[in-house]
Amino acid sequence: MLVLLSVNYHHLCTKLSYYDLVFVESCGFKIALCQLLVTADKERNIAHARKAIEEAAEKGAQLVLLPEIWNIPYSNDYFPVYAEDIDAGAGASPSIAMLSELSERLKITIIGGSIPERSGDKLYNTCCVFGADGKIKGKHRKIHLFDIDIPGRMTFKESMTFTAGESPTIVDTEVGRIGIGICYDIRFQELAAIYAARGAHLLCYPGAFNMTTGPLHWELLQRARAADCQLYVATCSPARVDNASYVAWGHSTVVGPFGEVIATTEHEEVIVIAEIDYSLIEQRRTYLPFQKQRRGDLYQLVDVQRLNTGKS
Ligand SMILES: NC(=O)CCC(=O)C(=O)O
Repeated sequence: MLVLLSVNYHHLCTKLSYYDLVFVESCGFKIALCQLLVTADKERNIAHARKAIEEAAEKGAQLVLLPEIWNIPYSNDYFPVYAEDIDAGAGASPSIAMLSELSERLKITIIGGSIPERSGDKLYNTCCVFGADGKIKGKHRKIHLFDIDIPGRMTFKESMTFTAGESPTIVDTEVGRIGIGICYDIRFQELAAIYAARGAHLLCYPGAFNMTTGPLHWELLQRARAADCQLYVATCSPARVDNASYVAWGHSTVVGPFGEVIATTEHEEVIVIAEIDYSLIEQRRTYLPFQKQRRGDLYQLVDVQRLNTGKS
């Protein structure tokens, strides 16, 4: 598999103080985006993802991100057939068992893309975050389901099959505080803003944009979320399969806290590796302190989950 390496230096930094950022000992690390080719053979896809993650770890990645729906093709016909019961343990969920085993053995953090999850009589599009001890640290069920109908161009209705998740997911990991969204979730800037307000360093979006919206919106949205929130954004798509019923745009990307593309790719299968340096977040916020200039007297962001749990 081809490996791309971006050219940014990482280093240790002291304290991130601004905008409610948590202190992390090491601000610099390598992230790998595994833009996987997905087939109709689930067993093969799991074995294939395993190899890619091992390869990424060999190249020094401490954080590995997988695509949205990487274990089967992205299709309403497949979701119910291959959904896994994540909470029922390793035997019921071979995809989760593999990710847990690898994160523990390789001592890396894995954002496990997403897989169709069965829970009772409901199906969710779900991303699990694994700590370097192999444990699930967070589980994000896609909050905004992708329903699109552009006549003659693009029609897809995730809501035919999936139920929407009910909460934002922000996770403290060995490589910083990470806010999770799945694909279409990236269109909702309020979610990103809430993660930023809760001190996220990085937003990760496993995603599978398509050939209609991808060229116009994929990079634009990533750069917008990064520039709005002055933090890192990473996305990971499946590789493109031209004769699939849903053709993915590809172009997995890492964007820095000034809205700059740090590493990206085209649509083939590849592992993109980039350096992330969290000290740049503070630097960008110092240079351009617009977060301090918000007009709370005119508009405000309400974090409903925090409001309901009584956290400040
Ligand atoms: N899988 C998705 O959520 C796709 C979202 C997408 O393509 C969009 O345009 O939004």
